[in-house]
Amino acid sequence: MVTPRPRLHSTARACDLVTLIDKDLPVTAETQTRPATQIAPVPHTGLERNPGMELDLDWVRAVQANTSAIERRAATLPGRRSVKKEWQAAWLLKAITLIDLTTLSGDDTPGRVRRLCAKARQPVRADILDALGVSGITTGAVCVYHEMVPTAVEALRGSGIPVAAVSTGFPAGLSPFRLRLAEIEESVKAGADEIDIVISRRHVLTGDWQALYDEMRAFRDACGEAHVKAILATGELGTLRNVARASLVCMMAGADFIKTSTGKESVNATLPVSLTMVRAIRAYEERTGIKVGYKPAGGISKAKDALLYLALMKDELGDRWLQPDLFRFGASSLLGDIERQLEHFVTGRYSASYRHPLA
Ligand SMILES: O=C[C@H](O)COP(=O)(O)O
Repeated sequence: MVTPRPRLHSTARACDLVTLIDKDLPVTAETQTRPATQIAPVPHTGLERNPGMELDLDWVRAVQANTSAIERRAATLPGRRSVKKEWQAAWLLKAITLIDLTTLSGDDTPGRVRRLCAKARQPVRADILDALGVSGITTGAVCVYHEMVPTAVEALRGSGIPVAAVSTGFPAGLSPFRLRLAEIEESVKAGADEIDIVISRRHVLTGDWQALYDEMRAFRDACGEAHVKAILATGELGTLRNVARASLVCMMAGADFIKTSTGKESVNATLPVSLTMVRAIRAYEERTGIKVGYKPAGGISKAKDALLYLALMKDELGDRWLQPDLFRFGASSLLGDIERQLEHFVTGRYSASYRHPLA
């Protein structure tokens, strides 16, 4: 089938787009000095890691969450910012650089993971990128199960794209503790740069903050140089207060990122949960000076949802949290919809989803 070359809208000159990315979204010294069309992710290693701190139980127990106020605020978010046209295209390109492109299926194969990695290297069809005048973008990372780590490492070699492995008995986290530690070590040995651990929900549900802290500490230690994301599985934590306290304890124990969900719970990333977690990140930074990253994950599949999350980060934590070392989307299908929206921006037409395969 012959694909017609997209026509550029008259309002969307490539240089405008890049200016919009740079103006409306943060840039680092590195991206500012680069040719404008070479927008690439900031390496995840630049940031000072969260060393953690002693468990401060008084602080943990003092944390409250006003559920109705948080829900009210979350309900206003969709109406607060309307990003259209060039601005929307620029934000969507930015969103791509923040995706942990994920496959976590029982039927994953090396072939599927290689195709996903090719998509991570070239996340948007070349004809669309050409029309936008943008090149050099990749996703933030590729996220897979342990068995797929060597394939992903090989397929991404030389790209600078990190490999993230879900670990510690993902998604339930109920395998023997020593095996959960060994799983982390194996994934790091296999070349994973980032480890997404799952916490024991029971420690939160029973208020055993010491046990949660000790578990998280041990996971972080097992990660060594690999960055650790703590998956709270917020849909299983019962209350927003539990979400806030669990976020804080994981940060105290040295989590580099806190992440909402595995994608396998019946309720995954939501805006109220996200508000709760990003405010915990803000409180932790105010107290310690340390920036911890945020990863909403599970069920984020539409470009418009991605825009909402970016606006939330900009409003609540500021532009610094719009870089891949501090923000990621955990998503298996979001990229396809973003590419489709970008094609619509360029051509004025929507194409069928099957024309934007991920793997
Ligand atoms: O961590 C990533 C999630 O498992 C992805 O969830 P999703 O398949 O709903 O996008």
